[in-house]
Amino acid sequence: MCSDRVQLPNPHLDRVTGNEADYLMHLGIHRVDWHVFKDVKFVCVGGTVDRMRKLSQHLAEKLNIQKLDYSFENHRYSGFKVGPIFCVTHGIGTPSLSVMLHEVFKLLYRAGCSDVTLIRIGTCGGVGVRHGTVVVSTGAITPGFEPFYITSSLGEILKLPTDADPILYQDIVNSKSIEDKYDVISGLTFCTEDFYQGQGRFDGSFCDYTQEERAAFLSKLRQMGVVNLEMESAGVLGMARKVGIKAAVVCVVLVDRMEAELPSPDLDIALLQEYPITLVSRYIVKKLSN
Ligand SMILES: O=P(O)(O)O[C@H]1O[C@H](CO)[C@@H](O)[C@H]1O
Ligand SMILES: O=c1cc[nH]c(=O)[nH]1
Repeated sequence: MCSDRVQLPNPHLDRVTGNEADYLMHLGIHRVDWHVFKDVKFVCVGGTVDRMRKLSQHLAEKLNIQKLDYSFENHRYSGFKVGPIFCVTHGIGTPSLSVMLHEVFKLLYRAGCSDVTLIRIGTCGGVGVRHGTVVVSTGAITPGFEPFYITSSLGEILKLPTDADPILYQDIVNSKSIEDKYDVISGLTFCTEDFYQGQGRFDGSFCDYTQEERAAFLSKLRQMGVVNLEMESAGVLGMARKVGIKAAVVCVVLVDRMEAELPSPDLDIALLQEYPITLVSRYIVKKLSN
């Protein structure tokens, strides 16, 4: 057996039988289709179906692939497989992400995949970082200001470390071309469970802090080396690390949170979302051609 074949740290998995073993409930993928995924080398995830569809189309063009191997759009998640790349949506936040990732990791394991890399391609708020900048995370910090993905097991808090693979994130940063119209930086990401109070916004349905407290929060993040805010990085990095898969998080900044709450209405958000798509696709195409 290949040494980096996907192995899962769950001693119970191989004795599970019946529907639990045969059906990936939220992806809607049955055992008969698992073999289609055996060549997967990259799993790319992101919040929206539109972004994941565009990514798969961009990769198909770059790899000269005429047709998707597999796709689904169900009431929970959507996925598109193009050659050795599987692009899947995760919705908003780590609870939604984690359900999808458990099932994708099981799919990779059941299909017998090896050498798999997971990359989140997302949007984020900047902390002193301008809109349009692409941020490659060096790790994730969560509420409590610690570098852990905080989840639970049997009602107890479970903390999974969230540092990113340094070779992987540096390789992605180095994939920038001089023709790109955007900057690429690396730094820590603050991953929240909420878009409003969790990220220090004043425009949620309730708010318990003053302007001074909010400013102190953002400067504290900045002093810790945090350059952006989003809602899934810790889950991506923590869960991937737990199952021994390399992972990276690459997000484009929509708004500098030191300056505003929401992106400017005249900003072309669709265009900005193409930036991490082109950067990560270039990295993937290069890796696949090695
Ligand atoms: O654009 P996506 O990938 O969804 O990422 C960001 O956008 C959502 C909030 O608007 C959160 O999911 C956050 O992490
Ligand atoms: O400010 C932002 C922008 C996108 N996603 C977030 O989570 N926060």
